[in-house]
Amino acid sequence: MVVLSKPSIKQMASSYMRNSMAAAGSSSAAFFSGVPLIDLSAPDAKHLIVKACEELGFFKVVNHGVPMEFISTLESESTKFFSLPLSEKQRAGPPSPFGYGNKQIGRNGDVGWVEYLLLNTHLESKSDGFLSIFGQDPQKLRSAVNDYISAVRNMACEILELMAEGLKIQQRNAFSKLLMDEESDSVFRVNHYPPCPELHALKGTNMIGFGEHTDPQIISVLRSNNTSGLQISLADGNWISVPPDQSSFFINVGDSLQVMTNGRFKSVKHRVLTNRLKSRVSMIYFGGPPLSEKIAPLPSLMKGEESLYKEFTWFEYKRSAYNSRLADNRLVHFERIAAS
Ligand SMILES: C=C1C[C@]23C[C@@]1(O)CC[C@H]2[C@@]12CC[C@H](O)[C@@](C)(C(=O)O1)[C@H]2[C@@H]3C(=O)O
Ligand SMILES: O=C(O)CCC(=O)C(=O)O
Ligand SMILES: [Fe+2]
Repeated sequence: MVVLSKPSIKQMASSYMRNSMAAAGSSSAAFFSGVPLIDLSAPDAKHLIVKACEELGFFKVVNHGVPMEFISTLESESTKFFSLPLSEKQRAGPPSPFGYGNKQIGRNGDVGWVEYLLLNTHLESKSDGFLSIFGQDPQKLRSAVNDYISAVRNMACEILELMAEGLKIQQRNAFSKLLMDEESDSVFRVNHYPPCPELHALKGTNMIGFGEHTDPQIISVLRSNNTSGLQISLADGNWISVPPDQSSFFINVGDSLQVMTNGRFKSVKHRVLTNRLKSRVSMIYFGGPPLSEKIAPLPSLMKGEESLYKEFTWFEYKRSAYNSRLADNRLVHFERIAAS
């Protein structure tokens, strides 16, 4: 078992309380059987995707075409990395913005029972620091990440194109072209949540692995091992537990897609609770636009309505997002006040 060093369990528990990060006694949330299931090869996939994005902002995908071999190689290479002594992992950190992080999430005081790798998706570029992050022998992890990201990006683009079709947008690649752009500001993250029986015993409840938030980008593609922990928030504010499924992917609508659809699609609030006994490993591709891209509702989706949002670029949104706390509503600063 990988033991996360310092601070101690007790310090963590009180830090969680200070940061209001204890899981509000919701460890009993039952598994939700209502996660929309999309078979990407089915003829009605586009309509089901649109429905899921409108109702929940979240769905599960099967028949996704990502080779299982890419998934398992990346999982085992990541597990190897997280099994290294902390001092070695820390040579790849802190994430500024890319690299290894431990418990601290972002720069604004959020903590979770998690260690992670945050990576640039442009692995070919010299500036991503991959070599400096991983020292002398980054090759296997690097090529596992490369293979995985390109397959997952293709799947994300297929989903975005089905979405565009389902929304009857003329330009089928209206969303996907942003992820395919050479300048696309996409991010990749591998999270490792060690089991923590002591914390559970101490607090009598699940603790927060990754606090509640929405993802700022367009679309997030999440895959985890078979350990539970992911929860999503329903429109009524209730948290529901998503049954893990290691051979499928889970898709989140991000804030930018909510804006591009003028609020028709919902950016889903989610979080991860710790598991008492098992490690959770998740890999998430966050598909984002180029920094200079204007994020605004697509004209064909407006049908005479006003935009709910002020104009902004992804650079402006990202700068504001990275100055916020995890649980903040980041879009609120960009909402247009309706004229009365
Ligand atoms: C607290 C933070 C971590 C985060 C940047 C932020 O200031 C607010 C958004 C967070 C988030 C959530 C989704 C992704 O995991 C992430 C990489 C992102 O783009 O926005 C994280 C950021 C992070 O961990 O740096
Ligand atoms: O680890 C997970 O399952 C989800 C993590 C997450 O939401 C994130 O990294 O943004
Ligand atoms: Fe997230």
